[in-house]
Amino acid sequence: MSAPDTLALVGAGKMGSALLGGWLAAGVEPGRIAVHDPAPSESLRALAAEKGFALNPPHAAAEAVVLAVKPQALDAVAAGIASLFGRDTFLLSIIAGKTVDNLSARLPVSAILRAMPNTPAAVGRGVTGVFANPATSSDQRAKAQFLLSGVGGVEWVEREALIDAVTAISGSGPAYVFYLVEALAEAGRRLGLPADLALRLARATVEGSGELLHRQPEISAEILRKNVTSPGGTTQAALDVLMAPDGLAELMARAAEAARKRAEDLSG
Ligand SMILES: NC(=O)c1ccc[n+]([C@@H]2O[C@H](COP(=O)([O-])OP(=O)(O)OC[C@H]3O[C@@H](n4cnc5c(N)ncnc54)[C@H](O)[C@@H]3O)[C@@H](O)[C@H]2O)c1
Ligand code: PRO
Repeated sequence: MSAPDTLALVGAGKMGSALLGGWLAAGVEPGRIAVHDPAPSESLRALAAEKGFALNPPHAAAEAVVLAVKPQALDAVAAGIASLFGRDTFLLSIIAGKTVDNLSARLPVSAILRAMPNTPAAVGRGVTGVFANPATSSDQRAKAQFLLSGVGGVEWVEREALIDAVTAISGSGPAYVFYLVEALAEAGRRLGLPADLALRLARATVEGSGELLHRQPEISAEILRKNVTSPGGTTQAALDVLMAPDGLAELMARAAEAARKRAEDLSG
């Protein structure tokens, strides 16, 4: 697996910067990378000075263009980046909702991959779902795999519509987990714990539980749950509430469907 010869990143905010960090960590030569962002952060400027990648150079056609701007910015951005595309360029878009048809209607490119990473990418522990349209070559798919694996695991999907489902589960998923920390802390506060202690307990519980999952990939979440749950004990009492027919599984399914639907709505 190898990096594209030349690489243009359009949009270096939270997710674009995380990808860029992954490429640099994976040993991509900074001289091959051009980053385009009209509002670069201080840390991005400092990184460009330290590593030597080009920040907002004149446009030149690249082998790969990675698009990491907000969906609402796509029309304005697309109007200004046509010159990044040459005959053999492929596009890797991480924009939520925007379909291959949306992208090919706005940009002079036919080989298009849609990827959906998540914010743990910033520490190399993300997971990305990716779809490649039929116009991509196996070499381009391998190069996309290389670019995405710099920030964590990569999972391919065969149908484009499944990218919206990936968005609803792992793309948005970190927010659900962080909200779980907030909700658990709030429950602790209601039980009489000082707010700061409740937050420390909730946060450490999610961190530690995530670490157990990470370090013991052969043990299922179900078994890890059962290991906490003494018959007739405290955990079972709580799970009876969470696992009721109108409990967390139902609520999570409704939340994920709302996210999937929103991704569909953003496609226009
Ligand atoms: N944040 C997430 O959890 C996440 C996860 C997966 C995918 N995404 C997708 O990634 C994309 C970026 O999200 P983000 O959270 O990094 O947003 P962000 O706001 O942090 O970054 C967007 C960047 O685009 C830049 N930008 C605006 N106009 C531009 C232009 N004309 N040319 C180049 N750059 C321009 C902005 O200056 C900013 O740095 C979105 O489409 C989102 O759907 C985000
Ligand atoms: N963040 C983006 C959003 O909220 C896409 C997945 C995570 O739209």
